[in-house]
Amino acid sequence: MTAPDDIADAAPLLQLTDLSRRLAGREVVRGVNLALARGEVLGLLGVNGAGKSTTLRMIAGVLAPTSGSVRIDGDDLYDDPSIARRRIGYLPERAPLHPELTVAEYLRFCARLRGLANAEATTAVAREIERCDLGDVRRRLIGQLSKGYQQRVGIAQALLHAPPLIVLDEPASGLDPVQAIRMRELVRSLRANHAVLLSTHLLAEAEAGCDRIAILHRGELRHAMIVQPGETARLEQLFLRIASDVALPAEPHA
Ligand SMILES: Nc1ncnc2c1ncn2[C@@H]1O[C@H](COP(=O)(O)OP(=O)(O)OP(=O)(O)O)[C@@H](O)[C@H]1O
Repeated sequence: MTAPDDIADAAPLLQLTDLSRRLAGREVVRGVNLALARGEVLGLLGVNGAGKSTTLRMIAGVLAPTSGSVRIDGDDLYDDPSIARRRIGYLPERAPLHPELTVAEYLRFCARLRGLANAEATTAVAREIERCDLGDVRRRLIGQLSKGYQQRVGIAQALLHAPPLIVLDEPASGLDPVQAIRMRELVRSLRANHAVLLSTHLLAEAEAGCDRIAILHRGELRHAMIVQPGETARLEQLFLRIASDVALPAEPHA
């Protein structure tokens, strides 16, 4: 079953309609409908292989859907792929970092690649170093940084061109608990100026850091809900039932 989405406001920033993708002869994402509003952090939750990365890659414009559409501010991404570059900041599952560059060199390189002129690039790099708390490591080689700092560099590169939509594939993956908490704070701080869509297979991470959770299983969106404090136990039961393919009771989708 695919969950219709009726929470986002009348003009969502991101609108997925019947989004599907076949890979190696198998439909790994099927008929996903989802909307995301400005100022919202939505967590796409699912077990390994559920289709999270494939969905995010389609939203980021690096993988074309087999059918369905991705609309950003009403414009179809695949009618005009340059929309993706301008309006989306994307942290892939494996961030394309250059270990031999310093943090500042790498961010400047990314800013120039996005088409920012010299002075704009300088301003954007300084802004994101500050926002992502990278000041202490700006002259360090990326290859020598901890995983937590490397993920922050990955987020900083996604923000350089000030896109309205930020797409983060497993931003907390491999982080220790302190780094994970700092990452959550950083993601939540992005809500002031961006909509954020992130994937995770960690339920606690999704619950603590997101306004809304959508559960993906076997390529289908099974449930979307607003996160309420103190609902961990209910959420765990729901997730377990979905992961074991047990039929769900009727419940309004959030
Ligand atoms: N290039 C590909 N060719 C064939 N099958 C693929 C390809 N990429 C992904 N798949 C398959 O598609 C399904 C969904 O993969 P995807 O990476 O989107 O899942 P995921 O939810 O992100 O998983 P994980 O949490 O492990 O990253 C999996 O069964 C995967 O094996």
